[in-house]
Amino acid sequence: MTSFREDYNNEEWPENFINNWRQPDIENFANLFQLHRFIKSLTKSGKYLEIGSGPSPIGIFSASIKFDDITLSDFSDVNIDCLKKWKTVDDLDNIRTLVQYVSALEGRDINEMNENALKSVKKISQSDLLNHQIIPNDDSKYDVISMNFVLLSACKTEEDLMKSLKNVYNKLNPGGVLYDYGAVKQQNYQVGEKTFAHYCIDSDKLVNIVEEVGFKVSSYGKFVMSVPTYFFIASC
Ligand SMILES: C[S@@+](CC[C@H](N)C(=O)[O-])C[C@H]1O[C@@H](n2cnc3c(N)ncnc32)[C@H](O)[C@@H]1O
Repeated sequence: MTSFREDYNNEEWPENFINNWRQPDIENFANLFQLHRFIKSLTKSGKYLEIGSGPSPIGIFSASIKFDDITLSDFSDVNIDCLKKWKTVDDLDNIRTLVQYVSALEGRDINEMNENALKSVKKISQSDLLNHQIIPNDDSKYDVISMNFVLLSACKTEEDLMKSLKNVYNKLNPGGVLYDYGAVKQQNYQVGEKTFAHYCIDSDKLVNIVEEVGFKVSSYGKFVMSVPTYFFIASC
């Protein structure tokens, strides 16, 4: 059976994900390189939210250089526990090679960058893209929201996709920016022995839906790696 939503709460998921998926490979380096470019291009600062951070803070090291008010979030409690462990124990665990890559991109010492990230992350919270508030009981709005390999993992239908994007739109301040990166044309993806659901869509169609929701897409790219991959930057 294909796993979805609650299955991200499986105790073994974080370790399986880091060991089998978030490895120092071309796909992950490409993701971190685009994130670095995105953050460098930003002229705004303010409140930054990452949705679906997963079990590690790898998605926010570049952001933490410009933003000192970052919220990490995820649907799964076991991932939240891993993020809190990083924040309290200061353990980069087995993402060190990926962090080293980001520190080289940013021209920073890895320990200095980690210390900076630890200071910049002000909140770690549960989130659900499919919930209208995204973060339960939190009405605050953000200036930048980023998602890496999350949007299409959280959706099973086009209706879910529209709903998620509308929720993100409403969570941004006017003029706020969304950065989204992921794989396309995939019906599922593998983490260890488990197969997780992934909404199958072409990136051109995805970008059309993003604009239908009300975003203005300012930058859009697609790459062919082991799977077709895209990123877009869009504002409210
Ligand atoms: C492929 S992982 C990506 C993790 C992380 N962004 C990374 O790149 O290392 C997908 C993540 O999305 C989270 N997720 C799934 N459904 C979600 C939802 N409805 N709202 C928020 N996060 C969700 C999962 O718990 C998981 O951590």
